[in-house]
Amino acid sequence: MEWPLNFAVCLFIIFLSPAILLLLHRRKSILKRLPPGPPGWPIFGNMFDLGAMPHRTLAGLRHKYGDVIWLRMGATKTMAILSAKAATEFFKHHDLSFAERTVTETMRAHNYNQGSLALAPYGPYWRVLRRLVTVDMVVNKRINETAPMRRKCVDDLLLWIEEETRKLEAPRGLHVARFVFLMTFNLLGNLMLSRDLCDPQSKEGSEFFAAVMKLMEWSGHPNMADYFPWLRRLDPQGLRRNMERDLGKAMEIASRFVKERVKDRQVGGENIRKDFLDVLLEFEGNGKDEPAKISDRDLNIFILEIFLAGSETTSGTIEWALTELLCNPESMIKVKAELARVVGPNRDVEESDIDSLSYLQAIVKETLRLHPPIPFLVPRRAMRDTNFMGFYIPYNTKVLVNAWAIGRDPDAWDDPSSFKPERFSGTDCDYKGQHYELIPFGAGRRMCAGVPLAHRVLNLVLGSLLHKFDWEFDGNVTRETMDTRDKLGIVMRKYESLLAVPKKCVA
Ligand code: HEM
Repeated sequence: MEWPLNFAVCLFIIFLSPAILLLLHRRKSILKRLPPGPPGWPIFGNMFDLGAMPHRTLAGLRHKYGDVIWLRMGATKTMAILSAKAATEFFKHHDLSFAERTVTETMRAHNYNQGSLALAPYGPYWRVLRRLVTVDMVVNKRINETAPMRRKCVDDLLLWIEEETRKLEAPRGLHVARFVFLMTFNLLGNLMLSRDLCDPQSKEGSEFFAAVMKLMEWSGHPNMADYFPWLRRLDPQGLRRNMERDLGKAMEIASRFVKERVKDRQVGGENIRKDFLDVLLEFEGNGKDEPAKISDRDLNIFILEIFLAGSETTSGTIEWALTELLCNPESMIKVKAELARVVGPNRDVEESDIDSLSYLQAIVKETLRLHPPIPFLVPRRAMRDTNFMGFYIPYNTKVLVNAWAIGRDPDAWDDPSSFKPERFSGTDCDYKGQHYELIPFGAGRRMCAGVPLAHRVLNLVLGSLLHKFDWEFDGNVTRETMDTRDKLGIVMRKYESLLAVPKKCVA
C-alpha cells in the first residue's frame, strides 16, 4: 500500500507545484501592484504632465485614477494622495512608515538638511529639536508670556499701514501682504532673538532679511537635479551654487547674532531674558542618543528655519483671507459685527479674545482649507517597502499629500469650492491634526511644530486688520473681476498680490 501512496504524493507534487508557484507568483505581483497613474514619457516620466499648478492638475487626475496615484518624475518614484479618505489611512495607519522627508538638492547646501528640524532624518536629533520647539518654545505657557511682544508687532503693522495711507493723495490699494510679511519677520525675530529685524536702523537685520528672501527664491525653484540625481554634480540651473552662496551669507549673519548673545549672557548672566535662542543655548542632552549641545552650525540653521517656516506661510494666509472677505461681503459684515460685539470700539483685539471670536476663527480655517500655503505639505518619504491601501509602495518613494485637493474633496465637504466659514459652526473640526480633511499644517509625527503660534498670530493679525480698518477693492476691481489664481513657489501665494484700500474705522 505504501508504494502507491508515495506515487500519488509525487504525482500531486509534480502536477500541482507549478500551479501553486503560479498562484504564489500572482499573489506576489498583486501585492506588488503600484497605484495607477498617468503613463508618462520615456526618461522624463510625468515631469511635463503636471504644469505650473501641480496641486490642481493632480486633483483633476483623481476622477481617472482614484484617491492614490503613482507618478514617475524623471528618476523619482512618487505617490500622490488626493482624498480625505486616503489621507486618513495614511496618517492613522502608516505615519511611521513615511516619517522621513524627501530632501531637495538646494536644501543639501551646507548640509542644511542635516541640521534642519523640518528636513532632519527621523531619528534622535529630530526628536531633540522637535521637543525643544513643542515643549519649550511654542508651548502655551511660553506663548502667553510673549503675547505683549506680538501685540506690539501688530501695533507697528497698523501704524505702518496708517502712515502709508496718509502718504497717498487719493485712496489707493496697498500691498497688504508685504506689510504683514515684514511684521511676521519682526515677530519671529523677537521670539527667536529678541530683536526687530525689519527696523530701518538695523543694518544686520536688513541684510538678514535680504538673505532669507534669497533662500526662499532658490528653494522654491523646480530643479532638474531633483529628478535626475546624476545631474547633481553638474547643477545645470546653478541653483545649488546660488544656495551655497546665499545660505552661507545668511548663516554668517545668524552666527553673529549667536555670538553677540553668548557674549551678553557672559556679561549679564543667564537670566536676562528667555527667547528661543536662549532655550537652544541652554540645551543639555545626554550625549549618547542625543547631542550634548546644539552645535554652532545647527543653531544657525535652526534660526533660519523658523523664518523660512513662519513668514511667507503667515503673510500668504492673511492675504488670501482678506481676498476672500472682499469677495464675500456677507462674511466681512459678519466678522466685523463679531469684533464689534466682543472687542468693542474702545480697545484693540487681544490674543485672549480669540476663543470668543468663533466666526473669525472659522474664517481662518476656511481660508486655510481653500488655500493651504504648503499644498503638498513637506514631502515625506517611504522608510521601507509598504503596503498602502492595497498598493505596493517601494522604499524611498516620495509622497505628496495634496492638502489643497483634500480641502476641496467633494466626499468630505459640501459645496467645496465656495468660501463658507459657517460650515465650521457647531463642529469641532479644526486644523490641529485630528481631522484629516483639513490638514494645512499636515498631521502625524511631522505635523507643523508651530501650530499653536500660527493659530494665535493668524487670528490676532486678521482680527486687528479688520477691527482697525474697513477694507475695499482697489480701483475698478470688483468681486467678479478679482484675480483669484494662485502660484507655487516655496509656498503657494496669490498669483497677483492683493491691493486693498484701508479706511480707518470711526468709533
Ligand atoms: C500659516 C502658518 C503655517 C503653515 C500653514 C504651516 C504649515 C506647515 C506644514 C504643512 C508643515 C509640514 C507638515 C507635514 O509634513 O505633515 C510644516 C512643518 C513645520 N512647521 Fe509650519 N506652518 C506654519 C507656521 C509655522 C511657524 C510660525 C513655525 C515656527 C515656529 C513653523 C514651524 C514648522 C516646523 C519646525 C516644521 C517641521 C516639523 C517636522 O518636520 O517635524 N510653522 N508647517
